[in-house]
Amino acid sequence: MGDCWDGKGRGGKTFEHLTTPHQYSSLLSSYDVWLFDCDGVLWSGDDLIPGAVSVLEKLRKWGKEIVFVTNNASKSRGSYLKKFEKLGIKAEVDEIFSSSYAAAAYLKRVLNFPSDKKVYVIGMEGIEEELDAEGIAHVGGTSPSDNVFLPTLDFSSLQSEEALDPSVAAVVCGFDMHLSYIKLAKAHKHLTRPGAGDTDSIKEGSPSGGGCHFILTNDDSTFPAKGGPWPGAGSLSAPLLFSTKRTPTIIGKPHQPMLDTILAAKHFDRSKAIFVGDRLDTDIEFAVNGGIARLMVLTGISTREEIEGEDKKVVPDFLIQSLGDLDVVEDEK
Ligand SMILES: O=C(O)[C@H](O)[C@H](O)COP(=O)(O)O
Ligand SMILES: [Mg+2]
Repeated sequence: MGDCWDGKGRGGKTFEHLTTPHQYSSLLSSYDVWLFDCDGVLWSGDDLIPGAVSVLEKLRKWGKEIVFVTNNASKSRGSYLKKFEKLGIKAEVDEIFSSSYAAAAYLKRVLNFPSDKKVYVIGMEGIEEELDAEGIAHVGGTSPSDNVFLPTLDFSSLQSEEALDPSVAAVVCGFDMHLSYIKLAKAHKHLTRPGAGDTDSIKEGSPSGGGCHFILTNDDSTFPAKGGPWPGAGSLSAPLLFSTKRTPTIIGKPHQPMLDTILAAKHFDRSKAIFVGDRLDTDIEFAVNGGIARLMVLTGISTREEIEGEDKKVVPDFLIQSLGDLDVVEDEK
């Protein structure tokens, strides 16, 4: 792509660091479908990345297809739509793919989760609302009884059948700012009860207290928000992986279920698509796995040093400092 500086990662993988309006313009005209990560690309917490809204508006004006793909499970797609509106970003609900939505879709359409079973949630409203939308019953999450602190070394409240609802046949773990011992203890019990690993046995009418799926919405180690990075969903679910010794199904980027959810709804030519992300081990790896071009920005988690580091698995095709840099490109002639 002309006068670019080729980043030479020591891993032998190369990327193009774009820095001029000509390079930006060439990039913008090269792809018809633009998939955007959210945290660290469009915003940091509730603070918009400067120029991001204008770039999105230009892409829409130029007839590009826009898709939003976030590992953040704290909100449902409907709540995300409200956030987009509040931040002045035009969006439609069917353009938004959150890991909360993808996890509920996976339970419903891939696992055929039985209507007489429940999900134990470690997470917030986003997961609960998406489970509701799929008609899947759930306990835990934001329920008051699970958002208390247990008296020290007092496990008595965890002994009753009500406390450890045997109709639970899946634990879904996502970003939860109210993570507590009681939630970890209940999830641990569901995931380690006799027969919990026999998930093939989970069917409509099957006995309660048997198989129990283990699902993570995503496994990001850190969360990009003001003053961060902060511990992310992957760091919050780590205690369960350690205590249960079980291997979860992970939904979000870079994992296949998120890609399958998007491709089931959006039928685009992947050769004309580009993913814009801030994180090598989720966004960029996701795009590589999906056969999609990848543009990395430096306004979120991953750094320039990380791209050039020895142990990176993937590198982007293109690197820019911020999505807002593309705003210098005027309307296509
Ligand atoms: O910890 C998390 O859940 C993630 O850091 C957060 O959700 C990242 O969201 P994304 O960058 O995929 O929008
Ligand atoms: Mg991000």
